Amino acid sequence: MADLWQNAMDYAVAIARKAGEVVRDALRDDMKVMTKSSSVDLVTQTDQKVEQLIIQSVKEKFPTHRFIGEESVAAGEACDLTDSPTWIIDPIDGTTNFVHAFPFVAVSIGFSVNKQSEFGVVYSCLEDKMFTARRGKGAFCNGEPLKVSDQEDIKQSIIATEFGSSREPEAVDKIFSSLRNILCIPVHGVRGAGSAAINMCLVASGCVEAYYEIGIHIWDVAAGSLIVSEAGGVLMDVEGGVVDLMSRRIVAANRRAIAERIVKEIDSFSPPRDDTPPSKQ
Ligand SMILES: O=P([O-])([O-])O[C@@H]1[C@@H](O)[C@H](O)[C@@H](O)[C@H](O)[C@@H]1O
Ligand SMILES: [Mg+2]
Ligand SMILES: [Mg+2]
Repeated sequence: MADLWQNAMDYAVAIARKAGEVVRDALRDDMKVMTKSSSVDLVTQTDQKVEQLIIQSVKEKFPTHRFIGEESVAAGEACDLTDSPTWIIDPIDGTTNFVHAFPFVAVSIGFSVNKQSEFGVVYSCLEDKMFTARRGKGAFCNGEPLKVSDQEDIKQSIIATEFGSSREPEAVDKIFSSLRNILCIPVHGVRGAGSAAINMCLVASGCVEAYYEIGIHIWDVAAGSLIVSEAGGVLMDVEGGVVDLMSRRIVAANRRAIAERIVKEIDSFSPPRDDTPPSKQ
């Protein structure tokens, strides 16, 4: 039987690759850097241009589909995930890296139907690595199958995380408290690519055993979550329950036991959910 969503996934891959070309070209131009939720939460005209490129292209082919885009939400659109076919877009994941030409910048496109992820595409466009996953059909990087690390001992693991873009002292204290707890398990090391989507692809690739972060958004992790799951990994909330992609909290790991061990060390907090109306945030 024909796969209803395979043609949409193929289109997403083509659009992500085209968007990656725009990102690479923009690196050579002078950038107009703006800020959003804090002085270090950066956005550029390229973020906005790439998101519009993706949305307009998809609308031509799938006019009834809906969208959750990072920069559309920043401009005031609601962040509502319904049962409708929905494209969940981070046009540039790693904008701070992009501004500094630090080589981990991704175009991330998730796709959900009936609130279930059907495919995920993360294009690490400076590395030219196309990460893909179709629900039930595995995860791949440039066509090669992905599998999470088989390391069972957290004391022989590398854990990825990010400091995020909040500079609120209370949040920063908890971020550092969690980092200290995890470092002193001890683990072999802590790393951060500067992109949630690429960190999740590093879990799926077996390069790190786990990634956790509080402060991310659904567009950062929608695609990467399916890529991790299809590579044999697990997803969890930072307090150990079922992950909620609107909660702005995530643990992605190669094994449940590793995820549960990390959860024990996280000094958790709850940022305003992505689906909280702007008036109530
Ligand atoms: O803003 P952006 O570059 O698309 O996404 C980034 C995430 O990938 C990262 O994990 C987080 O720590 C940053 O604060 C920022 O949210
Ligand atoms: Mg992002
Ligand atoms: Mg972004």
